[in-house]
Amino acid sequence: MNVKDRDEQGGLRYQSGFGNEFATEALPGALPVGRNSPQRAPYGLYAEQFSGTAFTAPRSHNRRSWLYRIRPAAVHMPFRLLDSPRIVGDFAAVPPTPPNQLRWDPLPVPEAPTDFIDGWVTMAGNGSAEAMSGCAIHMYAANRAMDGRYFYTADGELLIVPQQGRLHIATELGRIEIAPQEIAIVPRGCRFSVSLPDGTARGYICENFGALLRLPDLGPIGSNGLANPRDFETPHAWYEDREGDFELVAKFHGRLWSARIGHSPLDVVAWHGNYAPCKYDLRRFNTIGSISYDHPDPSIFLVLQSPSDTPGVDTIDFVIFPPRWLAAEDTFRPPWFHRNVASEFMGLIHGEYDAKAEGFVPGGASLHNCMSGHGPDAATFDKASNADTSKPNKVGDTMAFMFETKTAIRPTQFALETSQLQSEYFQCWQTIRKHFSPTRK
Ligand SMILES: O=C(O)Cc1cc(O)ccc1O
Ligand SMILES: [Fe+2]
Repeated sequence: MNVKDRDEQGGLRYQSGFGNEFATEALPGALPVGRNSPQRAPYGLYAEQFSGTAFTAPRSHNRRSWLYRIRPAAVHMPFRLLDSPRIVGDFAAVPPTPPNQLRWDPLPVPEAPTDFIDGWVTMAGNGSAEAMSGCAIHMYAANRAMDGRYFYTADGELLIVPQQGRLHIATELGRIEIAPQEIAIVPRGCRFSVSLPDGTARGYICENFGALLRLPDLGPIGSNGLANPRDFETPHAWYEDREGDFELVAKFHGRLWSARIGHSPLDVVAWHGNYAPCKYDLRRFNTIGSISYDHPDPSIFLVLQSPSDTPGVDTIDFVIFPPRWLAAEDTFRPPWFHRNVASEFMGLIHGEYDAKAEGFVPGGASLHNCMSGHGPDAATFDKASNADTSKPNKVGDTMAFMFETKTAIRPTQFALETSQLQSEYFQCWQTIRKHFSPTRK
């Protein structure tokens, strides 16, 4: 229910801005005025604080919201462990693997009834949920709505990247709908339920165990550019007053836990604060590039970062490779050959990626770990070395992304054993020819 979370056409309406102080109520006057915790909240609601950062975090990074709800979040039966072999939360316990370049075909959409949560599988990650450092990289493939089932993760903040099919995410703080080429951020702890307007859905999730994702500083770029704050959209308050025999699934310590709950936990009638879910359309990214020479470092494509304690070094960078014009002259225009201290998990949402002529397909994924050599495949190298660079060309139909991390990424047993793993990936560089001749310049 909400007086204003839908427009006349029935589409969802949102509040604009990244990490703003929002205030929203689904019933007029449901938000207390002048205090957070009045002796009795309006409409008989319970006041509850929902914190995403330490109470003492600097004001500029402090994130919390005040929720006014039908019942407090504490009201549910005890949690019991669920069997969840596809989920991994402690990557120190995942055996190290050779530094091979790895690539996967898309995961098939399941045939057995599978909701959004059942459809998660952890592909890779680093750090641990318990240490609140690092991330888990999951992929999901689902074919039915979460029916009477609600979920939250205490382990991290979710960055959800759909590749196929829309997701309708009904959260405690309001409803969000995302389609491929859009993303959603669901805060650590936020309860939600997902339905699938297109019947099936598939995509990627980065579960950020560490510092909350934020927009990067822009330095010499100036006060605008990359992902602009106003394009992030946060839902209006919306609630359901629903009773029944429901399930609350929690992710905690890398495991799933199940509790019975006699009502919908999506019962927040009003809220205010700056700790809330949001969505962003990747096509709104203002892409910056070279208009003279050389392919710049991929940091120009940074959408969101989870900073570490070392200034300038991020635990996670979320980077995209959107459509753009390439204009650099006398330049090898695609990504160069490289090795980095950072580790790179990539996915392709749409179209083709400019460093790979074939094999990296929408819904697929790749992993290039710390200092593992990679770059354009042989066909891309030949084409780009002979292209006319006196004119700009457009990389048109594409949307790739990268979860780039400070520490090495460990692929899970599932990722290494699935038939989707391309055992011949290394071959894409084996036909790279020797061109060197000491007598030819
Ligand atoms: O490896 C990749 O394809 C990702 C990437 C892209 C780019 O433009 C520069 C560096 C980089 O790691
Ligand atoms: Fe790379």
